Amino acid sequence: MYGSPLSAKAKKMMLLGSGELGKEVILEAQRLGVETIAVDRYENAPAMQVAHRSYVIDMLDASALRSVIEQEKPDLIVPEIEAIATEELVKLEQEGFRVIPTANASRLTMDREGIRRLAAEELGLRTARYAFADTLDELTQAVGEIGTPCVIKPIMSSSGKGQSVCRSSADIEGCWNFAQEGGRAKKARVIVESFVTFESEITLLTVRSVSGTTFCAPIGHVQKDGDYIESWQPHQMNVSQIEEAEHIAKTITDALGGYGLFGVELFLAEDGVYFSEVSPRPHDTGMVTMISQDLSEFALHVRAILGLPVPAVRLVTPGASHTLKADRNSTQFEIAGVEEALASPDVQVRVFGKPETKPGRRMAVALAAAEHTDKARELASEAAGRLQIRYSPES
Ligand SMILES: Nc1ncnc2c1ncn2[C@@H]1O[C@H](COP(=O)(O)OP(=O)(O)OP(=O)(O)O)[C@@H](O)[C@H]1O
Ligand SMILES: NCC(=O)N[C@@H]1O[C@H](COP(=O)([O-])[O-])[C@@H](O)[C@H]1O
Ligand SMILES: [Mg+2]
Repeated sequence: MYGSPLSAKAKKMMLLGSGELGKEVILEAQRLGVETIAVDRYENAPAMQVAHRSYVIDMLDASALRSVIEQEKPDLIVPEIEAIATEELVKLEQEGFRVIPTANASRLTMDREGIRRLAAEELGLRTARYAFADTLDELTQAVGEIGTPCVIKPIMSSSGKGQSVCRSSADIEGCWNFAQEGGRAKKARVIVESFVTFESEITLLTVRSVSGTTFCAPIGHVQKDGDYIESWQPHQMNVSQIEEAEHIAKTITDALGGYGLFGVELFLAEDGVYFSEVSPRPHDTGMVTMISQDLSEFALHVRAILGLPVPAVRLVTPGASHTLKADRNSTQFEIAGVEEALASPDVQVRVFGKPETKPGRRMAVALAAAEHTDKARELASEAAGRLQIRYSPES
C-alpha cells in the first residue's frame, strides 16, 4: 500500500546510477506508481530523463552519497552500477535504510576480489584460477603463478573497461597500464584470471522475491573486448549444464540475500560450468528480455524489490539483442536509421539518449523476436546495422 508519487505517502525509489538499465527500471517502477529519483555522475543520464527528480554527484564520495540519501529519505535505494561508496551504504542500512538487494551484496560485488573470494573460497564454486596485484612487480609475479594466457582487469570496473588478455610476459606492462587507465576508481589493484576456454557463456537471470527463487531461461551472449555485443534467449544447454548453472546461481544469490533480480554470469566449458561474476541488479545482456519475456528483467527487479509476487516468468518467444556503439568522443551527433531498423516486423529499438558518445560507449540496442534464436540474432544484427551514429563535422 502506498500513495501517489509526489504525495506524502508515496513510495520513493532512488537509483544510484542512471544508465540504460536504470532507465528501464524507473519506467517499470512508474508503471506501478512509484516515485523515482535518479542519481549519477553526469547530467541528463538516461534514467534522469524519465525520473521524477535527479541529482548529479560523485557516488564514490561517501559524504555526497549520504547527504542526498538523508535529504530524500528514499524507501528503496537501488544501486545500478558497481562504483558506489558501498561502505557508506552498509552504514546507512544499519541506520534503517533499505538497500537493494542488500548493502553487503553491493559491497561485495563492487570489487572483483570480494565476490571472487566469496564464490571460490567460501562457497566452493568453480571459477578461473586467480591472483591479485597492487603494483607492476606484483602483477609480474601473479602472471607467473597463473600462467598465460590470462585476463587482467581492474578490481573495480565494468563493461570490460581496463580489461585485457595477457598472452605472454611481454604484454604485462601494457596490460597494467591499460588497467590503470580503464578502472572506475582510483585504486591500482587488479585481478589476474586464468583464461577459460569456454564453449559459450551465459547470463542466468535469477529472481529472489516473496515467491522464492525463480530462474529465467538462460541468455547466451557474445562479448568483444570485455563488453557485450549481442545476446539471445533461450541458449541451448543440456540437462546437466542447466542443473549445474542453477545450482551455482542459487548458491551465490542465497549468499548475497535480499530481494531483486541478479545476473549470474557463467562460462560453459568442457569440464563443467564456471562462475564468472554476478550483478545484484539487471544485466546488460538481459535487455533481450524486453522482447522475449512477458515480464522483462526490469519489471521483475521492480516487482521483487517492492515485495510483490513473481509467480512465474514466461518466455514468450525466442529473441535477441544487438548493441549500437559509438567510436569517438562527441556531443554533436544524431542517431539515424531508426525508421529503417523498424521496417522489419518483430524488431524493436531502444535509444538510450546518452548526451555524449565515447569510443565503445553503448548508445542503443536493437531487439528482435523470431521462431528460433538464430533467426532472431540475424534480425537484431541487421536492425542494429541499420542504426547509425551521425557525428557533426565539428565534433
Ligand atoms: N577468465 C576469463 N577467461 C575467459 N574469458 C574471460 C575471462 N574473464 C572475462 N572474460 C571475457 O570477458 C568478458 C567480460 O568480463 P567480465 O564480465 O569479468 O567484465 P566486466 O567488466 O565485469 O563486464 P560487465 O560489466 O559487462 O559484466 C566475459 O563475459 C568473457 O567473455
Ligand atoms: N555492464 C554494466 C552495464 O552495462 N551497465 C549499464 O551501463 C551504464 C553505464 O554506461 P556508460 O558507461 O555508457 O555511462 C550503467 O549505468 C548501466 O545502465
Ligand atoms: Mg561481466
